[in-house]
Parts: sequence; structure tokens; C-alpha cells
Amino acid sequence: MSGLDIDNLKNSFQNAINLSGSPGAVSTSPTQSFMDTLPRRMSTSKHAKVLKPFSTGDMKILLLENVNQTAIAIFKEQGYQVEFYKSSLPEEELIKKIEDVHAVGIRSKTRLTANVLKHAKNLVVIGCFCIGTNQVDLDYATNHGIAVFNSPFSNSRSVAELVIAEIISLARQLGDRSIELHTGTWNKVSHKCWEVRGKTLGIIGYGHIGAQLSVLAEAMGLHVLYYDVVTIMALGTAKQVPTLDELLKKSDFVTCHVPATPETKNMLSAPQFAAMKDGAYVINASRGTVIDIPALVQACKANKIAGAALDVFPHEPGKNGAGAFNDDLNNWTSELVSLPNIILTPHIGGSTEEAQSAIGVEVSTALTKYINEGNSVGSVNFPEVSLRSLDYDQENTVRVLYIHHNVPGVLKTVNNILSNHNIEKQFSDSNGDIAYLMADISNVNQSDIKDIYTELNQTDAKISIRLLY
Ligand SMILES: NC(=O)C1=CN([C@@H]2O[C@H](COP(=O)(O)OP(=O)(O)OC[C@H]3O[C@@H](n4cnc5c(N)ncnc54)[C@H](O)[C@@H]3O)[C@@H](O)[C@H]2O)C=CC1
Ligand SMILES: O=C(O)CCC(=O)C(=O)O
Repeated sequence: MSGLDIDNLKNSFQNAINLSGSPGAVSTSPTQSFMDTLPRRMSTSKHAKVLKPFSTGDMKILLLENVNQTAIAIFKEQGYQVEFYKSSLPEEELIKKIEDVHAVGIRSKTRLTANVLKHAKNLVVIGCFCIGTNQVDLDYATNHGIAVFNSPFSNSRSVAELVIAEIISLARQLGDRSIELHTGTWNKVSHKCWEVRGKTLGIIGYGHIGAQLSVLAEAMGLHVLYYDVVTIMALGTAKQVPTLDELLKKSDFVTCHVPATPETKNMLSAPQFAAMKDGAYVINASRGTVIDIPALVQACKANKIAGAALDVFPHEPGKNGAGAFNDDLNNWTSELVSLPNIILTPHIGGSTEEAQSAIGVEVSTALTKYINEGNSVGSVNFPEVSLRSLDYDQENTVRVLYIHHNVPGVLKTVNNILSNHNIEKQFSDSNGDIAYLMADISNVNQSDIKDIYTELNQTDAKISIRLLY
């Protein structure tokens, strides 16, 4: 609650007590019950006290990029104020909107750079309603005590299914036949159209999506090879190969499922296309930085590569609309779209009803648990900390959430500040340069709360503090 006006604490305290809602407010989704089995086995059988950060009506959530309605329902059920936009926002508008919100929910388009985040004075948590978190400056968020959550696998199956469709579509030139017939041309051909049975699929990155795809591909009679920087157990009869080069040389289809990192930038470029089989196909539904598209264009023109399916691009439009995908966005666009057997999709790998509603529930639940309880389990940048609930009938208790620089002596300082009260329980963990302490303390009255906040606020190691009642 950094930036919380101390003078409002008393009111907030009273409001919070008055606002205690149903203990089951966010406990009905499968994700919630799954999460509950992990760190909360110690939960007492008594009613859990519902903690609130402060008056929940003051809690402002900014949701961009058409985040699923399930998320809006969960946030509204908490009494939070929700501002919702279907698209991402231009940077200047985003900076204005983010200034006073406590939580922001985005998908893959919104860039939460240091320049944007430095304006977010009240921001406590960011929800990426997707897998990738490369659009967020995680270092900045971490160093400023902003927790980041994502949905690590709720859309994996959707991506894998899209790639299966693309493998067959490329092998049968379906995109071109369909475009031709849409414009009246009947072109019944079998030249260079293939079955996929018996061909080899090379998967780069054998994580959630790569592994799921491996199982589906084998069911269609493809042989699967994969390359990954870590050794991963093969599913079915798939085989891990030790080098990218070996995968490229042996595969008929090469598909990328790696995160956007400096190491994966232009991972497939001219030398890699040259190493591939003549007439191989390339698929990318990971991130636009992973493939050097001008090099791909050249490889297609030279008939080295027989076709490609691209779902992601170095620059993508911020909103839907005709004419948005053009040479101003990426200067190779018109050359790419003029090539045969190129399937282009607008970053829809994870865009299914199933995936989006599951992500909506999962991420909004994680955000709510972090806002209301301080539970950081599942965060991508914070140490994972959670405490069992306070009992419903426990009065005069406060939960202290103290995010701090990971330096020696902090726990001693903090526990000195808390030592006049009964520390019911506490948990602390670190992750690199930051650490997170949660403590439930009892026998505190309103003026104690003010003192505790003031004293913690003056500690050198503090990054941010929240107090939940
Ligand atoms: N098109 C779309 O709509 C979607 C795209 N994605 C993208 O797909 C990516 C992969 O997703 P998941 O499979 O869930 O991720 P994951 O984290 O489960 O798996 C990624 C795998 O890549 C490997 N890897 C990392 N760097 C590598 C390198 N330099 N060389 C080889 N392997 C490397 C990792 O070891 C890991 O096994 C995400 O990071 C995201 O960017 C995810 C969902 C939807
Ligand atoms: O659905 C989206 O907006 C993004 C999907 C994606 O790329 C991801 O989950 O990383």
C-alpha cells in the first residue's frame, strides 16, 4: 500500500471491517481449489476471516485487450472498480490511465515499460492474461514491489491444436486453395501436396506447448524430434536431439515454441533456413522476434522453404481493423503476403473460448488473492509466499506485507518493530534481490497500526508495505 495516506488509515480500517464479505467469494473456480490444495493444507476448520486491503470500493482495476468477462465478474464480485478496454492503449493514454490504478490486466500487446510503470503510483499487481510476460519490464516491476502474475498453461492446448491444423494446411497448400476459390479460381492440384503421416516434426522448445503438440502430432503418425536448452523427458516416442542443427537437418516441419529472450532472437535466420531440408515448412506461434522474417522471405523465394505459418510478428497492431497489418508496421509485409503457401494469423494461438475463460478465472483469482490476502503463489517475479487464513473471529489482527531489498539484517529490524505485539505466524522468502515477508500480528489497535506502518516505512530496506485487516 505504498503511497497510502496515513490519515486515511483509520477510515480504511473501519471500512475494511464493515466490508468483510462472504468467505467463499473467490473460492468456486477449479483453479482456486487447485491453488488451495498447495500452500494452505494448514487451514483451520474454523471460518476464515476475509481480509481486505482497504475499502474495496477504492480498489481500481484497469483491464485492457478484451480480457475475458469471467475476470470482470470476479473483480466486480469483490466490489472493485473495473475500467475495461477492448484494445491496448497508445502509450500516452496508457500512462494517464495507469496513474492511479492498483492493478492492471493485459494480454500480449500492451508494453508495460519502465517509462509507463514509473507513472503508476498505486500499482500493486500486474496480471498478464496470457503465458508470455516479455511485454512487461519485470526488473522494474520487481524492484518497485509490483507483483506480476500470468497464466502458465491455460491456452497451451489451443496453441498446439492451431499448429496441428497448420501442419496439415501447409502440407496441402490449403490457404492458397481457399483464397483461390474465394476469388472464383478452381485449381485442383496434387503437385507438392503431401500427407503428414511418416514425416518428421521438429519442435524447438519442449515446454507446455511443445510437449502437448508432440502428443497430438504422434497420434497423426508424425515422427517427433525436439530441441530444448534443458533435458526434458520425451513423451511417446519423441526424441530429444542435442543441437538445433540436427533438428533442422532432419525435420520436414520446424515449429518454434520458445519464449522471447535475447537467446531466441532470430533463432531461425538465413544459416538455419539453409541448414533445413529442401522443401521444409516453418511454423512460428511463439513470439515475433524468434524468426528473422526477411530471411524467411528469401528462403521461400529460393524455394528452399515450401511454406510457413506465422501467428506472431515483431510488430503487431494494437487493435483489430482493416489495413492494420501493413508495411508501416513491418517493412516486409507486402513482400511476405505475396508469397505462395504462407498462412498468416493475427496472434490467435491462444484465442479460444475455452482458453480465454479459463485464463480470465485463473489470473483474476490470483490477483484477488494477492490483493486481499498477500498470497504471491504463482507470481512470475516474486518469492512465493502465503499464510493460512486468520480465523473469522480473530479481532484486532493485522496482516503485514513487507516487500524489501534482500539484504542482511532486515528480519531483525522488522521483528523489532513488530515485537510489542503477538506475532501469530510469519513467513518470508527471497528471490534474487527482493524478499517478501508476511506476518499476522494480534493485539493491535488502530493507533498501533499507524505506528507500525510509520516505522516499517522508515526502514532502509523497504520497497513497499501493505497492511491488511
Ligand atoms: N501464439 C500465441 O497466442 C501464444 C504464444 N505463446 C508463446 O509460446 C511460448 C512458449 O510457451 P510454453 O510452451 O507455454 O512455454 P514453456 O516455458 O512451457 O516452454 C518453453 C520451452 O522453451 C525452452 N527454451 C527456452 N529458451 C530456449 C532456447 N534458447 N533454445 C531452446 N529451447 C529453449 C524452455 O527450456 C522450455 O522448455 C511462450 O513463451 C509465448 O511466448 C504462448 C501462448 C499463446
Ligand atoms: O492471447 C493473447 O493475447 C496472447 C497469447 C500469448 O501470446 C501468450 O499467452 O503468451
